[in-house]
Order: sequence, then structure tokens, then C-alpha cells
Amino acid sequence: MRGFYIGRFQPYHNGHHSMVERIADEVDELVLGIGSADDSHTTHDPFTAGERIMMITKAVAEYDLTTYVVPLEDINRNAVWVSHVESMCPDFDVAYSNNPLVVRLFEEAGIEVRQSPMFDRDRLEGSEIRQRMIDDESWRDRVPASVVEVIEEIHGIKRLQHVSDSDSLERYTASGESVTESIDDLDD
Ligand SMILES: Nc1ncnc2c1ncn2[C@@H]1O[C@H](COP(=O)(O)OP(=O)(O)OP(=O)(O)O)[C@@H](O)[C@H]1O
Ligand SMILES: NC(=O)c1ccc[n+]([C@@H]2O[C@H](COP(=O)(O)O)[C@@H](O)[C@H]2O)c1
Repeated sequence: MRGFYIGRFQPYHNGHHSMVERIADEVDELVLGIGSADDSHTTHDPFTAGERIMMITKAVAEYDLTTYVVPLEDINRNAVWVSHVESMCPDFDVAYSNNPLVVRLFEEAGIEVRQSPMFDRDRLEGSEIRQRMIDDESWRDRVPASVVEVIEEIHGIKRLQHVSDSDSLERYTASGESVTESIDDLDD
């Protein structure tokens, strides 16, 4: 039996890792879909698809499970998203997600979805971990050791702190002139 587990994994943390450990009891093989693969270098999605492939591949190596890591770009049409996923991935029998939209889309497509309890959610939430990285607070104990190594190798904390520095945004006009303005002055 082959499962599918989708997430943005920004970064892959111990909540995801506990979920994979649990899934490993139920399936022989697991496709790990890296969602929003086209997003990177933002506060919400700091890491590239390639960096997330490294984090996940190294972390799941400790489990007795055949895994396939597949980057999946977002598409601007929910109604065909499941077909998009299926077109990019090895066949799977069951999908794992706690994301309500993902659950709905798979169920409407007739695919079994299994949800899991949230593990230690106060500590193990991507947005909370990213905020701690930005604030130079402790985060290393919330992700697998191999993920710490990848983030250090790619200088991920510096990047995240840089992209989140939205006190002033430097924009360039059509003539190439640089304009610095407050984020409050921007329309979007
Ligand atoms: N602590 C956790 N325990 C169990 N499942 C989790 C946990 N955190 C996230 N998940 C689930 O893993 C999947 C992928 O989650 P995702 O990559 O969005 O992480 P997240 O921690 O929710 O990040 P963010 O705060 O960036 O949205 C989702 O189905 C999500 O509900
Ligand atoms: N239309 C679409 O492109 C579409 C629809 C549903 C989910 N997704 C993606 O699936 C992933 C779901 O992961 P999370 O549970 O981490 O949010 C996200 O990357 C999300 O963007 C994309």
C-alpha cells in the first residue's frame, strides 16, 4: 500500500516527522508532496523546493519506509488540483492531510483521506518556528537534526531574517530609480 502526504514543509518539523512515523505503520511506501514548490524567499515560504527535498530526504532516511519526494507547484484552479497531483506522483491508495481544503478536494475525487491528531501543536507549527528563527529564539529542538544541518548549510536563518525585514521595502521604478517606502504605504 502506498500513501501520499502533502505539506509546504516550511520547514519540515517534528510534527511532520511524527506524522510520517505514524504513517509508516500503515503503508509500505510514501509519496511526500512538497506543496507550493514554486514559492521561496518569503517569510511564509522561505525555502526552495530543492532545499525542502534535502530536509525531507535526509530526515525520513531514519524510517523503514520507501519514500518518493515530489515537488508540486500550485495551480490556480482547485477543481483540477487533484488531477495535477496525480499527474506528477507515483500512484497512491490513501492521502494524509489535516488541511480542510486538501481533504475536501481528495474526498470529492473519491480518494480516501486520513487525518491525524496534531502533535504538540503549540510548539510544532511552521509559522511559530519561522518566527523564532527571525527573532533568534531557540528553534533547533523543534525540527529533526538533519533539518538543522540543511538550514545551516544554506544559511537559511540569514535569508529568512532578510526577507522578513519589511520595515522598509526597496522598490525600483521603471526608470531604475530606487524608492524606499514604508510597508504601510503599499496597496498590497
Ligand atoms: N504538529 C503537527 N502535528 C501533526 N500534523 C501537523 C503538525 N503540524 C502540521 N501538520 C500537518 O502537516 C501538514 C503540512 O503542514 P504544513 O507544512 O502547512 O505545516 P504547518 O506547521 O501547519 O506550517 P505553517 O504554519 O507554515 O502553515 C498539514 O496537514 C498539517 O495539518
Ligand atoms: N489549487 C492549488 O494549487 C492547491 C489546492 C490545494 C492545496 N494546494 C497546496 O497543497 C499544499 C497543502 O499543504 P499545507 O497543508 O501545508 O497547506 C499547499 O502547498 C497548497 O498550496 C494547492
